[in-house]
Amino acid sequence: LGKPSAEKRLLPPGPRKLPFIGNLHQLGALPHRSLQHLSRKHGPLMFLQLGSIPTVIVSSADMAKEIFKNYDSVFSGKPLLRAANRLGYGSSVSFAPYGEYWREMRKIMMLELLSPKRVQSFEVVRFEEVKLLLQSIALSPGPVNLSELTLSLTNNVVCRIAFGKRNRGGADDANKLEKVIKEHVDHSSERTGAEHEDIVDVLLRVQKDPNQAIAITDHQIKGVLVDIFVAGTDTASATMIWTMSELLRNPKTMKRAQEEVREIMKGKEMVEEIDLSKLLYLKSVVKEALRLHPPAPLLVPRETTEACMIKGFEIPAKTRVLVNAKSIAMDPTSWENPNEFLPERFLDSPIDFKGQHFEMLPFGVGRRGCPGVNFAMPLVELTLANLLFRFDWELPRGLGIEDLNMEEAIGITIHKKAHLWLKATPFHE
Ligand code: HEM
Repeated sequence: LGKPSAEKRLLPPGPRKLPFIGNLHQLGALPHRSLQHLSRKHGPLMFLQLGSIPTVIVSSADMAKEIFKNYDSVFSGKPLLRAANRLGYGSSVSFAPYGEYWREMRKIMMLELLSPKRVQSFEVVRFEEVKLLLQSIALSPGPVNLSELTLSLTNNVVCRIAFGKRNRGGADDANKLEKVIKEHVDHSSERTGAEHEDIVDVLLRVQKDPNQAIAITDHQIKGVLVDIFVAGTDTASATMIWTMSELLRNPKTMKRAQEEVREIMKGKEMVEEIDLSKLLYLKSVVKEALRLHPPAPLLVPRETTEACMIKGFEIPAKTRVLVNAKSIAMDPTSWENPNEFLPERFLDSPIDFKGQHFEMLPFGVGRRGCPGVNFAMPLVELTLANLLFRFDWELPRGLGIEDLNMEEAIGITIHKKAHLWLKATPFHE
């Protein structure tokens, strides 16, 4: 722990010596539970010397508001993380330093890849893939591994949207990515009109556009594809699994969510995206699951781009910053009964998860906040609505809800440690 000096340098109150609690170079090993405990003890802005890395932990809605309302750009830098750099071909948007490349790529993401129009154009992909999921559950002779099924659903959806085809083994293999790009170049004349474009088509079109501020290389295209896979598949399936797990632990909530969807969808075969706006209770259920189980509980690490003063404390340039979204969302000063799963709290509340309400930041905040929120949520909600509409769910082999293991696995995305196996009974009106 840095010693507080007379001129109020970094983050004084708290113990003088803290144990080394984690190595942030190991991206997957962020001990957010330990941090939650420490934040509770030492306040909303805590300084830790993690190995050689001076790190600030932000753990309250007020502190997050102060920082991201007034110093968003200062807190929008990214540390150079070797693992992330290698995974994203040195061209990942999530880990790009705050500068020209990030700005231009983010603009392309927002305007071309993840725009409302583009997301809408993939509605049929989401519908077809959810339908296949429901069929495979209905045909399964025994309990289903919902963790695996939802992960393969999100993989298939992202593969079809990105490459135009179902799962080809993800985006973790450089040769496969190169092959996909080459196939798209070779067959580009066969595709006509923006409505047939997948993400690779769009990136290749943007690459050729002389009006773009930067010339995108093939390497950078691969980096963006990896970003979309890494950021978009795990997180969405983790959200589905945490939501289903909480519903199983809370049978009254499960019943209310099922009654809502079954009442509204009476006589229909499947929930469609157009129906989602009517499922207000389900939306509250998903919000509550994101509050209690943000898939990225420490968001993605940031780094200050220059020195600044936050509430009287000087934070030097190049300080690592972790926003403890999990602690913030479970802070008793912002939330009543913060540990309980109570979707009703959102029914009459304006609080949303898009980064405007600092009490809850599962998609992050500010200019580095998640650009994929409107891409992820229709799939998450459509899947959950159909699972609840079409099946009754229980733990297999006579297990009771007290047997449901809610332990978290360690990783940059927090999954449930034990896969969620469930017995599904088709619902007939
Ligand atoms: C439930 C699903 C998702 C969750 C919970 C989630 C969460 C997050 C979080 C917490 C961050 C860091 C934000 C910050 O530091 O303030 C982030 C960044 C990012 N997310 Fe997501 N995400 C999800 C889905 C997606 C999807 C579907 C995509 C793309 C298709 C995506 C693309 C990205 C990108 C590119 C960044 C980096 C943005 C930047 O640095 O400018 N995410 N996401």
